[in-house]
Amino acid sequence: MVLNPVIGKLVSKRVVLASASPRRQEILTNVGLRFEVVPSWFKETLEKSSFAAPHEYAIETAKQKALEVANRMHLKHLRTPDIVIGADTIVTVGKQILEKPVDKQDAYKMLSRLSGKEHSVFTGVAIVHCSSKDNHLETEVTDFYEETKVKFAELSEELLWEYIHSGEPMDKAGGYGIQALGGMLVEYVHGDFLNVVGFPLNHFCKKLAELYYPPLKHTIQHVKHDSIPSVETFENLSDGESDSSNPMQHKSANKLERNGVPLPGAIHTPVNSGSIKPVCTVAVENQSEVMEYPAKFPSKIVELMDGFRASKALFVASKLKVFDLLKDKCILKAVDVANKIEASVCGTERLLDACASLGLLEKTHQGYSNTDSANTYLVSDREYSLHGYIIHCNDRLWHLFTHLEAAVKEGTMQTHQAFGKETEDLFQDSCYHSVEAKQRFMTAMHNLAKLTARDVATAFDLSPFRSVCDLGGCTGVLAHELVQKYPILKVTVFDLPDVIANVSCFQPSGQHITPVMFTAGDFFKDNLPEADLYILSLILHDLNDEKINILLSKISGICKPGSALLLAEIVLDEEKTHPPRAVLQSLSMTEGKQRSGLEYKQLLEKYGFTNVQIKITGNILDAILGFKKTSAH
Ligand SMILES: Cc1cn([C@@H]2O[C@H](COP(=O)(O)OP(=O)(O)OP(=O)(O)O)[C@@H](O)[C@H]2O)c(=O)[nH]c1=O
Repeated sequence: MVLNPVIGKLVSKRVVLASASPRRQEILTNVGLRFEVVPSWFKETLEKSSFAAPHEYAIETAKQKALEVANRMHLKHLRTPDIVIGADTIVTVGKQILEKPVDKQDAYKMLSRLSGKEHSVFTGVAIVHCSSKDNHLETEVTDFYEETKVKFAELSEELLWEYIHSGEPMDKAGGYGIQALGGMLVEYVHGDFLNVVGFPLNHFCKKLAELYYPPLKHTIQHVKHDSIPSVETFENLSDGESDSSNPMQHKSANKLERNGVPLPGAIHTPVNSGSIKPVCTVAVENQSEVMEYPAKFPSKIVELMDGFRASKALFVASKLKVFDLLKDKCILKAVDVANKIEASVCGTERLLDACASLGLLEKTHQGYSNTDSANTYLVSDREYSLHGYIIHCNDRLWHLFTHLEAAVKEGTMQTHQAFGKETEDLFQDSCYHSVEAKQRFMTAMHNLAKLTARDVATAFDLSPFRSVCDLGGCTGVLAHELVQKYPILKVTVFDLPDVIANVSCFQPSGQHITPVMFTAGDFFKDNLPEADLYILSLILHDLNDEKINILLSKISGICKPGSALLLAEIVLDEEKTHPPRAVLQSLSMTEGKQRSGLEYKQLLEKYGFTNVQIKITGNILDAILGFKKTSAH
């Protein structure tokens, strides 16, 4: 997949989407981009007649939206993002530019203008790279636009008003949403569909590729030490694809090294007092034997080589509670952090710098502080804290993965080698060996579930169901999400007695919380509570075929026709190479396995579930729903 590395280029950067449009957020989230949303305050009031073409208006508006956010973030919070993305979508018909309707009458005018005709949708996009020099914001703007042609069918008055009364047109350029009800008005689309929805993803990725992988302009030449025409500069040794985090820096960077690795062909001549010039030198071995540097610098591979260091830096900083110390805008110098965590100053400083380089901490002359992301996800007592899970990664998974070679050779989980215990004991012993560890593991699972529950609960229309049983539902996060979305649902969480005994401290409080029931039991051995929808979230991938057979036969046996089973798992693509998170999890060699969409479908069908639907949510967990066959099947 060519586009992934391009999006991956932005992983370590603070990316801000300067847009309130939920569609733009969704499009970019769906491809794995991590970003903050800071809607722009720029009013879309540029004088349209001053632009030679409509796309110029859209580009300029997008640019102003992004620059307003970049400036505001820089000035108000003294936090400069690396990249701000702005966009503006307009519809043009004839010479007229249509933006969002101001009221229903306006929507009516727009839609009747579009009825039966072809129109153009332009989205202008601005990618603003920011840097801060002496507290002064420097920006470099890259912009582009995309045009898509859309033809509407003839719209009757009745249809028009029905559509307007649906409320859909009001926050959309041209007064329609092609991705929803508005799709029914459309006869054809020529061009990028997502451009109409609000963000031209394909063109955006191409732009990023241009910015981050500029074509090689020069060949790198072999060095031979004895025939050296000296050169003054390495400027002409353009590496074509520096991994500099900012393409602005890319232009002026001296190209002696890339990611700290000397470029092939670059040698450092020692400064020698008697020599003619202390210059860096390059030589051509033989003009006819000029060797081309490989087209792309292996940045992905270098990133992977360093990946374990980055993970461990995060784990250790979490374990030492660095992010707790720096929470809520607290700024501390390395020496103060070192004192508090009782560590060496030099070691602490290196750790803090590593965290800053990974985008987890902010470093200024005053000291170190948490980034927004660290405040939300790394401080241990935050609602969505991943702290517990990170400690689990450090204390358990890390050890397991140090035995990966043996795991691959033997095809078995290396629990015994890593912990001196057998697989069967892992859950009990590794996760629940002490009250504290039990609490931490449950907190970790609870907080992870909070990140995924909403997308699972809303993946399908579950309104036909009246009772739900979440098997292995732990602290009931998904259960609560379900009763919030469907208040009449009677939801039961069924889990091991050890788990149920500890769920009370995880329950939400408040008058309007619909209760969830908790029942203790073992789903392999005990009778299951009655329900017309059963849920298995993150269960099947850990079970071997025999256990799956016991569990699914049991569920299938008590499901009445029309009842259903909802699975929440990561769904692999059919090649089983994506998403990497699931593929890498497989390396633990648990007795279970990750499955593709087709495999989940076949599995459910094998146990009498039909009409299987799969929803890739864009979140960590996807959802699979199958209905128990009616007797007619
Ligand atoms: C044609 C069409 C447009 N849209 C939405 O129309 C808004 C355009 O307005 P904007 O001014 O570009 O953006 P905004 O919503 O005001 O957000 P902001 O970026 O903050 O200005 C964006 O939302 C788009 O998705 C759809 O959702 N579907 C469609 O078929």
